[in-house]
Amino acid sequence: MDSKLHIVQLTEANSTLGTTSWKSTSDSVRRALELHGCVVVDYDNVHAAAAAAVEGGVFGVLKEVFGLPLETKMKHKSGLLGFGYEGNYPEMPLFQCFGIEDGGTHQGIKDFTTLMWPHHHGHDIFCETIHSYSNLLSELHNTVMKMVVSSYGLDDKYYDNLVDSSLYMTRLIEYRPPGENESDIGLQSHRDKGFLTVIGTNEVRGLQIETPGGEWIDFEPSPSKFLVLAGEAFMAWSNGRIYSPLHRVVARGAEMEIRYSVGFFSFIGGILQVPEELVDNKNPLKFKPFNNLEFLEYCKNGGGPTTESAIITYCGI
Ligand SMILES: O=C(O)CCC(=O)C(=O)O
Ligand SMILES: [Fe+2]
Repeated sequence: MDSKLHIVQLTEANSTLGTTSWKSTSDSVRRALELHGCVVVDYDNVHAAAAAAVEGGVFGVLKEVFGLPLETKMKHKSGLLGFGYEGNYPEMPLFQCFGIEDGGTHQGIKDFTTLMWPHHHGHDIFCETIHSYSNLLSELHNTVMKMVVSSYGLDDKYYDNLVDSSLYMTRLIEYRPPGENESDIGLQSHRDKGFLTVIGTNEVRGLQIETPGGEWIDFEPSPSKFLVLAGEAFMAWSNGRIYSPLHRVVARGAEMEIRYSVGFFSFIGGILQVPEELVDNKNPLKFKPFNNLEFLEYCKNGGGPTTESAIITYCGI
């Protein structure tokens, strides 16, 4: 097994539908998601410059929001698993996060900042910085989704339907370094329960992804590199072609700095079913139609195994 994550360079040219390099780029993104369930995207200079411009600011403003008093942070609530404020878990004390619904939109971030900084009617620098970074992640999310649909030879309407029915979450995460005698677990190993996740981080290592063969591989952070991960809903939609990997965050011995990450997550609303083009005699239907948000609720209530694919228990045939 290849012990490196698959890296794809995305440029303006190869990530635009209809260009000569679109097909080969889409195929390599799709292949990486089938083999590893993830792909590292290295954005070209144009995007990297945009990323770098906001990157310096992003992780600075994150420090501010996580530094707010606990009672302020706890005002951010949601009934959905992983949305809302989370932290102070005895089994992973280093971790805290805010899951912001519609965090790719200006309004979503604006509402969040108004809640966190009510006396200042929000926090404009925070709002603009997080919104532009989230936008970058969302653009990348849509490009990858379009590439996979296209690489399977499916009509664009599948992409349009997925995008139109998606519920999006931007998750801001902080991992502080462990104290003496404290566990080094930042985030316990899990598979994402949505469709597709895009993660950007500061330059502190710690994110690891497990290959289907059971080997843990480090994601090497850099301002122009983003990790795209397939969730279990994507695996089911693709009739099991796309893999959804276990991943975790471990505070590594030498890295005693705070690790920040921003994740952009999609969940599909309504009923999700395998496109009929992905089912034939050689590939019989493996998943019943399902509701991604009900699957999330099922996982929240402890349903399904944690290391095996919960989606197989939930709606596998
Ligand atoms: O912080 C990271 O890099 C990973 C976060 C993650 O896996 C998640 O929030 O589901
Ligand atoms: Fe995850």
